[in-house]
Amino acid sequence: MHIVTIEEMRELEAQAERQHGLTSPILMQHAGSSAADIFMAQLLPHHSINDLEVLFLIGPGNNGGDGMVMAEHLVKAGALVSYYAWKQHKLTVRGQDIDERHTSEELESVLQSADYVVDALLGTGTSRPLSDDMRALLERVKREGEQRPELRIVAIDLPSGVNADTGEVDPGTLKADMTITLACPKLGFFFFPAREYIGELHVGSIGLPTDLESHLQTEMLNQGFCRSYIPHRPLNSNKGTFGKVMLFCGSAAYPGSAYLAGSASGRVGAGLITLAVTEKTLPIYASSLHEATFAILPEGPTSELNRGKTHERTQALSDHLPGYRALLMGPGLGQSSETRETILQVLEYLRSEPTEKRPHLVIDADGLNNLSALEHWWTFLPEGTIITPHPGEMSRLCKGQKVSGGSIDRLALAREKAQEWQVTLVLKGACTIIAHPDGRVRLNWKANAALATAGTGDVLAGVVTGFLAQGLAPFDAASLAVYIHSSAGERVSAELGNAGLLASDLLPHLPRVMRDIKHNAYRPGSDITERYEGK
Ligand SMILES: NC(=O)C1=CN([C@@H]2O[C@H](COP(=O)(O)OP(=O)(O)OC[C@H]3O[C@@H](n4cnc5c(N)ncnc54)[C@H](OP(=O)(O)O)[C@@H]3O)[C@@H](O)[C@H]2O)[C@@H](O)CC1
Ligand SMILES: [K+]
Repeated sequence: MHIVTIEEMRELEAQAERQHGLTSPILMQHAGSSAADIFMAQLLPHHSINDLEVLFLIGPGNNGGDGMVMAEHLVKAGALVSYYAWKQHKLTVRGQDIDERHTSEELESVLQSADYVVDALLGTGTSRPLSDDMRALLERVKREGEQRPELRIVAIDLPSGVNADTGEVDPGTLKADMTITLACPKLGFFFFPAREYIGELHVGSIGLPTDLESHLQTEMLNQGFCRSYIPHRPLNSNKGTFGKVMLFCGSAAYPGSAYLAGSASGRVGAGLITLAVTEKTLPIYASSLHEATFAILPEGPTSELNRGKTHERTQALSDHLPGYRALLMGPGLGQSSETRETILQVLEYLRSEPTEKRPHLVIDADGLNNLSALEHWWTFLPEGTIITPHPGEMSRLCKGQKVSGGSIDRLALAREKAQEWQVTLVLKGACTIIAHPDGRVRLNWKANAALATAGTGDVLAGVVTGFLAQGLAPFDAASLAVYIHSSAGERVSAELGNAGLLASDLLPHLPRVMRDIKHNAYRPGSDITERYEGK
């Protein structure tokens, strides 16, 4: 599903009219009807539409128009609908216009008995900060919601006051429990602070022919996408069918990362996991990851005098690599000069091999930290490399440039750097960004504070590597991995809440999420990520 800026949305609407005769009123009929359908589909089973009290806040533009169409549909379905036209200060309660002199007290009374308030004040046409009286109206609804937590807020297209391009939010904006956005999710939703105001995200249809969207470069990860990329498992298969993964990760001080990454690769279906270890670290892994095989490397050099040992290590590792489809390098390796030397030698080996004969490469964590110490580090990478930095690692890769945790700046940065460095870039964070070297970008809607804990990055790196081993192209392997990983996180949080998750908790959920997505049985906790195209 594509994600749009305000300008792109306007262009889509203009094209719909030019090429297909879909005028604004026609689109609005679709929008309001689709929003009503989604709203009714989401009512809890004990909430019948009959006698449900819904107050619509109607703005002066097309967003208000969408609200009016939606309201008509709810009236027909049996809801008790009132609407307040903000600009005209006009209140209509269940079909009756209220005398201007009684508007305030009647509005107060309608609000106090409402089950739902629908925010159809402003959409993508917001051109200035919210006016004081609009803020006062929204503030009143907010206070009512604080007193009556059962009151639900539904935003049409976006919560009024959210900047759909940047994710900035007006101080008067009301947090929605559910946003029914129209045609396409808006770019600003994926960044903070807006992300916190959207609630459950649903995407309604305005009847645009999908071919109009084909030029758009930003996509949202969703189930439909993932279903089409989950590797097929033919009956007539063996472990070679699903690819071999080599992990050059972990050290005596950081053994957990190789365990987590290796297990994750296996849990998403890779055929064989091999850990590159030394005699010293072998016992740690042999006792924790029984299914893995091992490539035993010589210990690294202990001083400048026996530096030649680095070459021996690299040689031992590269001797093992033929036949492996994916290599993960970095997590837990540490940052000694010897490790850096080995990493560079492995990169040199990979660059010297024809693409079809060498494993695809994922670099994470200390792999990136070691590289970032070098000038023009990206020139050492083989073609098709995936890198998976968190904001701190990204900042080091960009030579200290500040990388924000969740603001819109990080999108432009990810896009620019994936092109400059010619890598598939997974910039982790709440709403992870996956950028292709050709300028395309995919964004993950799922943001989960429970995943902000040690080791979850190792699991993600292992999942990416596991999908690469199964033959997915780098951009698709990375995208699928981000979605599956965050969905597993969503499942764990459904049970544990948003704190206390351990990275290893994710592992058994990875195959379950894949199974359910494949069979269309996965129910995300916080959104319906397919566009609703009507019944
Ligand atoms: N076009 C289409 O075909 C389709 C559009 N669709 C729907 O329309 C929405 C976009 O519609 P839109 O462009 O009419 O803008 P919208 O957000 O309703 O508001 C504009 C009005 O608000 C006013 N205003 C602005 N800022 C203000 C402020 N701070 N405080 C107070 N007032 C403010 C502004 O006034 P002005 O700046 O002109 O003085 C103008 O009167 C979009 O989000 C979607 O819901 C879809 O259903 C599909 C078809
Ligand atoms: K709105």
